[in-house]
Amino acid sequence: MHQDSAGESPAGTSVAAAHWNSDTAEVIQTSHLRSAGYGLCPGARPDFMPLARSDISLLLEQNHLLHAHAVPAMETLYQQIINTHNMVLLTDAQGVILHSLGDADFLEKANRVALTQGVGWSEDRMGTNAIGTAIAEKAPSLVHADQHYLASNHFLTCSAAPITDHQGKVIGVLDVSGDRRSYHKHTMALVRMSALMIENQLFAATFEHAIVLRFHARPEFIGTLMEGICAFSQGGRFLAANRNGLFHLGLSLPALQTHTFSSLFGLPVSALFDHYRTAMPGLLDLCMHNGVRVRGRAELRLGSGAHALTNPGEPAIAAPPPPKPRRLSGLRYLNTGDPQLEKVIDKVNRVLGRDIPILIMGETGTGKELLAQAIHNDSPRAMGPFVAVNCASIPESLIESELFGYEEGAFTGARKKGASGKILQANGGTLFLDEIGDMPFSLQAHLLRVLQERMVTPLGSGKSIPVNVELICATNHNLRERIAKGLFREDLYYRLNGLVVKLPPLRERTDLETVVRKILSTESDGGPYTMSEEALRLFRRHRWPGNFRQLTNLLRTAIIMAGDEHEIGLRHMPDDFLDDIDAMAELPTAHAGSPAQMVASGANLEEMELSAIMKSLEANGGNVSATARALGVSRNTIYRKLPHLK
Ligand SMILES: Nc1ncnc2c1ncn2[C@@H]1O[C@H](COP(=O)(O)OP(=O)(O)OP(=O)(O)O)[C@@H](O)[C@H]1O
Repeated sequence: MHQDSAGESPAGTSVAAAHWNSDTAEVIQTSHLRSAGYGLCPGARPDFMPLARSDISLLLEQNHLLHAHAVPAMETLYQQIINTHNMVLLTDAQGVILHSLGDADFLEKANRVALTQGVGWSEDRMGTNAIGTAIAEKAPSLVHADQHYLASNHFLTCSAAPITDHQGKVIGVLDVSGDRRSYHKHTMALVRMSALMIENQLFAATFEHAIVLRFHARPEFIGTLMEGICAFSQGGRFLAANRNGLFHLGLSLPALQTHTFSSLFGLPVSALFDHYRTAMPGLLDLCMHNGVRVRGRAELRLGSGAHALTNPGEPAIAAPPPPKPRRLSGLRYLNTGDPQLEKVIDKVNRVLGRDIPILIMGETGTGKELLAQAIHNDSPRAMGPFVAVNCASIPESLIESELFGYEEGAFTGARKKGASGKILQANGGTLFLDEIGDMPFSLQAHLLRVLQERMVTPLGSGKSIPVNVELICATNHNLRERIAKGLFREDLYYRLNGLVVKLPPLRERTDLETVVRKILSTESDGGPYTMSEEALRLFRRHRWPGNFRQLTNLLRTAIIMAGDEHEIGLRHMPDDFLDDIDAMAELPTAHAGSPAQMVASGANLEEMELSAIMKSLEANGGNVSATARALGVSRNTIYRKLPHLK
């Protein structure tokens, strides 16, 4: 066993050693033998040379799925260990770092480069270390201080867990590495759970044309990390199971390949279709091949998303097009530390799965659809479809058929076999009605009836079909004002606003820096980009009229402009954005009152003119072009006046 010197801090080796057993010692010893076998010398300077930028891009492309599914879990993991002098790392199957999160402040400059993108941590390069050893052992690995083979890594404590695909092949490693004095006994468990989370996400993404069954002996564990997941072909043949699925089924993967849904769960596949044809399907009651009873939930995946299970043999009306691909986010991934948003997430969490309609208010681009998707992903209906309809973007004449569907020949131009309509497509899942304030008045009564009766009657059909959807609506209108103007039905309003939450605009958020870091990372596939202090300062002052949509587009462009430079500064920003920033920088925080008040207070014409420009600039988020348009003057006029705005 490798012990550090006496006098180590309480969080150091002596405490860490208490959590190791003889198995761990044996693993470390075997790994040291392997390291020696690679011809490595404990005193040697390791090779920190990262791959060339083009090779890193290639690697990211090859590991695109792993990277995309791992980043949200890494963000969450990082939130748990923030300020502990640790970093979260993702590597490929060979131990090359694909993505890192966290500040490397704890590292000496020379060592800092070791934990960056493109550096390889396989055992044959770095000797015994958590990443390399996890790959070699195909098992979680904790390597602390002088358990590292190379003396130059003794300052580290590292906990790593392999990430495997549905065939049990290691495809990457998740690791937390930090100063050895920062060792914490729970880190390994957190890393293992996060790796499991990534594996489950990957599993769901892999089987897009399959019946996916989630099961557990205790119903409350379905939808959690503990659930078993199995995939079957539409004919019922076993395809794959996740780690917990294999454990619950108690059979090896090759043995399972000979099984079917019915031989494993004692029920013909057709019974699944029957079960899910009911309007309010509960959990399945299943008896496994070994006599153990479990509860389960199944979904039929027809392409890039999940569908409530319906019998593909007998569609009541035309099969729905596959809904938008499921995004990789739940509520916790949206929570980046802003207190207003935290309150929203807390409220939403309390009503998840309670059949309470949620109304999301917020300016354009504040992430209303993203929140709706996250609510769905975290709800008990996560396995069902998420169907989004933007009521403002569909022509009024088409909304009715889009929403409620139609039967063959219902109207001129109707598709041959009819269409199921968005409400029915959302059956068993969530219907998101964006811009609900723009729903034509004449259709509001129809929608209300569907919501109250939980039945849909497609246009031209005499048959009502039971439907079971969770409803989330969003609007950036003030619905009460629209009611007062006779544009929105009051009864529908009361049916929709079970829980009303308001998403804060970007300018009010306190987590701008975290948000920028997150978007930079996502938009550059985990690239090395950071923001200059100067740019961040201006970002904090900007009003962001387009909110996240504007920020995301801006950063996307800036990354391209920055190319090989890793720090993004103002020189990488588009000119029109800089114009807006200039205008905002000139804006005083408070300004004079109404023209009448100004006249009363003796203001002259020029002061009133400047006041009008200031107000218009504020209203247009500092956008000079929009202000010029609004006031009917040229951009130059506004520029000329800017220096006088005090
Ligand atoms: N928290 C976030 N982090 C990163 N990107 C975000 C976040 N919230 C929203 N975005 C991005 O901003 C864009 C707009 O988001 P979304 O469509 O959810 O906003 P919205 O409020 O529904 O907009 P609108 O009212 O115009 O329909 C999307 O590209 C989305 O991915």
